[in-house]
Amino acid sequence: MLYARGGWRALRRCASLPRAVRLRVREALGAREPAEAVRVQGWVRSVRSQKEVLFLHINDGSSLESLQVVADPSLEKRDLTFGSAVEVQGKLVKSPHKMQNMELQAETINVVGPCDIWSFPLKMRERHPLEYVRQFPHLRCRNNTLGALLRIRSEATASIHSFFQDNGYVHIHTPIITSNDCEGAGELFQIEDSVEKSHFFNVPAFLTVSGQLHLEVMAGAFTHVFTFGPTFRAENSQSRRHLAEFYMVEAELSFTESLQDIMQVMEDLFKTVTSTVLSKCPRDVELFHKYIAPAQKGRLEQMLKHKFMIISYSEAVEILKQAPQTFTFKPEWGCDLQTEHEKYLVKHCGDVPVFVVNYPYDLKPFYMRDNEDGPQHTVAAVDLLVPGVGELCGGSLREERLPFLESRLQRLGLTDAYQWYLDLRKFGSVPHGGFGMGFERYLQYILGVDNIKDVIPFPRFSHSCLL
Ligand SMILES: NC(=O)C[C@H](N)C(=O)O
Repeated sequence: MLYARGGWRALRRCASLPRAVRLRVREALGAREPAEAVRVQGWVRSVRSQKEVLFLHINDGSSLESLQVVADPSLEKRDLTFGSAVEVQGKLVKSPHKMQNMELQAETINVVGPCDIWSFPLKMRERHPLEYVRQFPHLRCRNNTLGALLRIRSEATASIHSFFQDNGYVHIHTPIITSNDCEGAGELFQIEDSVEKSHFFNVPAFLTVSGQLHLEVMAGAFTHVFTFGPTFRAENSQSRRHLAEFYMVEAELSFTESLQDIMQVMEDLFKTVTSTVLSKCPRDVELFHKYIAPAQKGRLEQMLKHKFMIISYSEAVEILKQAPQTFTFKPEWGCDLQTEHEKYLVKHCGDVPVFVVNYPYDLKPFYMRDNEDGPQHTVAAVDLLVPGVGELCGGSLREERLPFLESRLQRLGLTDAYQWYLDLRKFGSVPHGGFGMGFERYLQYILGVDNIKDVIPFPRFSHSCLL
């Protein structure tokens, strides 16, 4: 028997076979010319057996489209089913079908790993709802929608890194384990070690809520820095916008005196990454805009052409007060904007991204720069609100003036904990600022995905840590 047990490794070692060129599905589909002796590996997305011909579609994650394989029915075998892993060798030829360029005429089909279709939770040619596949975090990546999402996520990640590197930023690996609560909101996961059964070997340590303070350290040497990694918030929320572990893109810029500069970087980052995703993953994005969020179709392209709007927090409160609808939380100057408020503001502004600037001093964390205005005392903070999601980015100018920072920390009883942070203001302090963008919320917005749990490979949220 030509294809012995042992799968494709054994197959490779078999000297009697002609050397076939291994192609990814994406390469095979995009090939310009027919080719003899081609080898493609992947998972079967569909099998259809006719009297004269056997049709397979195989997918290896390299593209949304699967490669059509045509074979003689004699090549059919019992374990060649939907979901099985296969290696097909044969000729790559022009396809007679309009829908695809190339197809593979199989000479041999080897089932590398069979799949028990009766217990396999995914079914052939079914468009499973996102809520259904969420139950199977170990298998849902084999589903078209999650496959498309994860390719988009990968492109967006690469594009974020390129954006910053191309603009002269230094990438910093900020720590996951930290002793600070940057946001001061107390939403921390405390670390315990299993050796001393104490906190982190008897010192307080937490999972990071933000890399900002570490980036500020680095901005004091490298001028422009960024980080992009996991952050953690112990929010006991099951909402469609919150995760206990999420990825955040953060940047910090030294020698920056205006919030406008920070907003410009946020907007440039957003637009650059979005146009890259649209041009590099058109079919994957189309899937979302066709089946998941039809209203989103064409909207992103429109949004990319226009400058984001800017309103102040005080204007926002006035808009809310004059709204014809009633809110569960009555809008008042000095109160945080609630999700319902953010939604209304975005709608009011024409369903486009909106920057809200200059928030009340008492609402915001210690590090934000005092605007020294009055009587409504504000800080130089900005949030970017987007349709369907609400707050996507948050940023601010940081308080670089030692006396201001000292008195604020003192009032909050944080002087001892932040001696090192005060040092940064003593040794070559410069005006600076930065921002953070929630990566999952970004994906939710551009793809129109309702639930944040469907835009991350392995969601962690309150009372759930599958796998
Ligand atoms: N780097 C940032 O400005 C993000 C901010 N610290 C936040 O967590 O929202």
